[in-house]
Amino acid sequence: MSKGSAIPTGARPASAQGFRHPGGGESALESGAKSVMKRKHTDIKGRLEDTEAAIAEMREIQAQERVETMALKEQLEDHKLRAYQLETTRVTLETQNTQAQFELELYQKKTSELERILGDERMARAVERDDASKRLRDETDEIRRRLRDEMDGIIRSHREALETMERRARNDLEDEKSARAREIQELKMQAAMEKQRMELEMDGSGRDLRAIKAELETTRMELENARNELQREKVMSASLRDSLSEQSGATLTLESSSRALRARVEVLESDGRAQANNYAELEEKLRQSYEETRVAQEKLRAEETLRRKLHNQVQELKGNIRVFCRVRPTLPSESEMPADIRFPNAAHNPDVFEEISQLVQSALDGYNVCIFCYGQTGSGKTYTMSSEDGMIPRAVHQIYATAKELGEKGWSYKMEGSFVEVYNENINDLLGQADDFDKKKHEIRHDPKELKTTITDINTVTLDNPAKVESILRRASQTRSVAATKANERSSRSHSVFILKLIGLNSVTGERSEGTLNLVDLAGSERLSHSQSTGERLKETQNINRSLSCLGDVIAALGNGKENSHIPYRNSKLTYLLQYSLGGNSKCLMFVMVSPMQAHLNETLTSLKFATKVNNTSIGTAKRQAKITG
Ligand SMILES: Nc1ncnc2c1ncn2[C@@H]1O[C@H](COP(=O)(O)OP(=O)(O)OP(=O)(O)O)[C@@H](O)[C@H]1O
Repeated sequence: MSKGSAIPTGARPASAQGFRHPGGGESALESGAKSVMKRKHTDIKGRLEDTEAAIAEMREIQAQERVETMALKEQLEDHKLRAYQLETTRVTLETQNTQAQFELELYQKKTSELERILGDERMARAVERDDASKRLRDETDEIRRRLRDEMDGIIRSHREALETMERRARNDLEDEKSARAREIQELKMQAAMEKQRMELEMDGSGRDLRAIKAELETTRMELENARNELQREKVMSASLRDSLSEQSGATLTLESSSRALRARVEVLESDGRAQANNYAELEEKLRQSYEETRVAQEKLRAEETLRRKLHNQVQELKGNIRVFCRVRPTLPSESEMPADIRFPNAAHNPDVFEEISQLVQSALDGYNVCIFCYGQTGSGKTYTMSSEDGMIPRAVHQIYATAKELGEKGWSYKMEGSFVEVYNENINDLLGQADDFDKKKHEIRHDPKELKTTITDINTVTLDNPAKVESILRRASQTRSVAATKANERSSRSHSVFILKLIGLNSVTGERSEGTLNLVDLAGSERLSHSQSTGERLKETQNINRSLSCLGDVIAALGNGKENSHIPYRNSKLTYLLQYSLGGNSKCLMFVMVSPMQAHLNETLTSLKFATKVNNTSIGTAKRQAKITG
């Protein structure tokens, strides 16, 4: 393809058509000539003066025009500079957009990672805390129970031992006391008897008295020993009491270890509280991440709005109607020589699509877009539009991918496709039944308020997955080939229009956009001689010629640029159908397809002339069909 190799001729400046007075009147030359003519032949001086005056006027006009040309050139330079600046801004914004998207993804990843860690951590801590508290409770209970049992056992055994010892000591003491009392009683009795006897004998012998005293002394000493024994028993009882108090000390130690355990429980509980604080911190971080994500999303949405505006400005600066020329390669079946014209190398469909992808984006942004393929039969129109990797499937796939990306910015899209042909000024539904062709009447209805066009009784397919477009193209081609058996080769004798309606709604901003993408494969443009055709064939020929020249007329009338001037949309079905997709509210691109063959040279020249006519047209600024709903 020769990208942008359309031939711009440019409007022929008024100045080139003869020098005229700015007000319109006759030219300086003409008026000069007339004054010269009025002079007598002999008035050579007068005639010379008139001629010089006319020449001076011409020079003045030329100087004015030079100034105007300079001003126009400066304007052109300004526009170019503005386009370059906008393109730079668009690239910067796209970079920022990508950066913001990347950051958003990063935040989302971080957020989900933090959420996951927090969840895991929470679960692990909860399990750990539960386990620890349960273990601690069990341990404390067990220790308490064991200590209580031990203490009870010790106290019981000590009490028993003490009681036994006391009882034994008391008994021993009692026995001892009564034994000693008995002994003392006996000794007292013996002493009394002895005293009696000694008193009796005292008179007799002083020696016997001393002996009795010594015996008394012995008895008193034995009494003293018994008292000492009693004292020892008391000491023993005291030592028993000491051991009892020792046991109480052990009990106290156990109680203090119980207190230490309780303190550990408290430490664990305060650990739990610290963990709860950590959770709160993590939750705060999570909340901050959410907030950052929300801010990033808002920024992204604002940038998307700006991107739409700038994208449209760039498209407008490129021109709302553009023409590209595509030269198909020589086919293996073609044995003739190719024409002796040097065309650039044939482009492939992906390269061609690159040229229109920006306009597909405009349709998503809410503008009406028309893409035509014009050219003689066999020049590659259907190949460009409907082949497996042609513009229709590529446009639908791009729309899907972009709509998905726009989903992040709050946009959701509904896509509806229909496919019709215009044959002999009749509309046929390519997604309907071939039997209905040329019988069923389909009417075109316009809604001037909403600027919407509908066709009655046609099938519309909701394109809810990108694969559907292939089945639509297959169905249309089958329907056409069934219909073709009844008439001539249908595809070259009719125009086909693939209509894709794109309705977008932004759930966040409430913005709504509605754009239509029309992909038109025109009937073969070869000059058909009326003289050689008769009957049906003649009618077909007339209709094709008329509708193609009508398309050219509509574009030329639009290019006239006069407000409210008549545009002959109604002169053909095709232009009537595309009324709202041509003109001020739309963007238009025309591929002019040409064959490289020598035999097709005349047709190629005719096609290139048509391309020139369209290329010299400029359509007014497009208005986006977008509105805010409640
Ligand atoms: N760029 C290209 N590369 C390879 N083959 C091509 C190319 N363009 C066209 N062809 C081949 O040329 C032949 C004619 O092309 P196509 O049917 O698209 O022409 P057309 O203009 O649509 O004709 P018609 O008006 O009859 O529908 C086809 O076999 C097609 O595969």
